[in-house]
Amino acid sequence: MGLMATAVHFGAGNIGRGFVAPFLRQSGYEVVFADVSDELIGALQTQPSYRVHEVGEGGRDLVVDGYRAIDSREHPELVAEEIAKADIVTTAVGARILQFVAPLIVAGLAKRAADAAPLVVIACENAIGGTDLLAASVRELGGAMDRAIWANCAIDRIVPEQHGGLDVTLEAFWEWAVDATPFGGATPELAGVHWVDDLEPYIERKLFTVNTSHAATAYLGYARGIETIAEALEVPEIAAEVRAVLAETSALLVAKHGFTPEEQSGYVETTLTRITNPELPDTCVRVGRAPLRKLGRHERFIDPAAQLAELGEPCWNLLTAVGAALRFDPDDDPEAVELQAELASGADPGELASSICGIEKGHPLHDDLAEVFRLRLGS
Ligand SMILES: NC(=O)c1ccc[n+]([C@@H]2O[C@H](COP(=O)([O-])OP(=O)(O)OC[C@H]3O[C@@H](n4cnc5c(N)ncnc54)[C@H](O)[C@@H]3O)[C@@H](O)[C@H]2O)c1
Ligand SMILES: O=P(O)(O)OC[C@@H](O)[C@@H](O)[C@H](O)[C@H](O)CO
Repeated sequence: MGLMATAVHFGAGNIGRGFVAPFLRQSGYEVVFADVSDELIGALQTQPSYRVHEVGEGGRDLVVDGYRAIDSREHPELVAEEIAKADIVTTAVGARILQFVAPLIVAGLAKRAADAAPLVVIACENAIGGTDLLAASVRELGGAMDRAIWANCAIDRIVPEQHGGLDVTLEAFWEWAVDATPFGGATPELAGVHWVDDLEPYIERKLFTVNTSHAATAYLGYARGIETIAEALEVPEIAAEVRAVLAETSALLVAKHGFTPEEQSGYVETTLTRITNPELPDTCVRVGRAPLRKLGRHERFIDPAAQLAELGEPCWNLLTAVGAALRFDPDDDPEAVELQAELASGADPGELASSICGIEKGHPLHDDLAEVFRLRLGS
């Protein structure tokens, strides 16, 4: 470590500024933000601090300072130089963006002194194996993999859309579970982190409870022209449908990971309270964003549905939520536009189940999923 430990953080958006950066600062790191938004980078370069306002029980107001910022589109070479000297790299850019961050990490690792301590890399995305995805892209580009330690994580904190400026309002609740196993017993000091030896139960419980119910509410609400998640869950039919979806994923989580039914039901109730927090209005459009990613094979609907189908268990309510997702069409969401174009392309329902959701013919979910696409195309 140099005089002051340095963290390079990709993505100065809501989770980056509101969650990751404050914990990195608390852990004693200087934070170097890298982002492609010139507006955000300009603001971070001119404003020496911003505020984080936590809403809910135990919520505090923090001031975040001690950062620098680099426009990674304009100055990738400067980001690589920072990575060469850094102790840790984190990301919060979106799982599908990790492939574009990878070349900068490759360049940074190449410039790293041979005797430098390995760089710690943690991708803080909503994805199973987010850091593995980043590592795969770095490996594909010939990156010096042995100069870094790659750790997956599960990150949970609701940060709704913000309305200009750098300040962030978010919920007081958070959970950040990071895989300890790549560190061989020598995990770094990282405030806010819960180090775990088996990450799968944490990431699956989080993604298949919080994100599945969140997304189901968003798509069912959007289909009825409702703006916020809290308003959507006030509609009795939507609330009942979301609870039915949660009953399916809860059955899987209890059977697979050994959570007791009481534990899981407590987790479900906490989740429903969190996503309807009246002090933190969140929109169906934000929560439903990037529907093609959300309909992916290892994501919040299809992964649990596929696992349930493989066990011969029902997943009709997850499929109902998928049906609602297929109607998500905000003009300013590029993935929603792409989704609607794919649905209009003339491909048959079975092909769409495989091209959009990664479920091939012969999989026990395939025919029911194809039926969901058929119903959408027929309407
Ligand atoms: N907001 C939440 O409640 C929440 C909670 C947990 C996890 N997450 C996850 O965190 C990640 C970020 O979500 P968010 O809500 O902060 O989104 P966001 O849109 O607010 O922030 C993403 C940031 O990444 C930047 N970016 C895009 N491409 C980039 C690139 N190539 N290099 C560097 N920066 C780039 C964008 O300009 C933006 O500032 C996502 O994976 C999301 O699923 C979000
Ligand atoms: O970030 P996404 O697009 O994967 O999902 C939208 C929301 O469900 C998500 O951001 C939650 O607010 C968050 O995952 C809570 O921890």
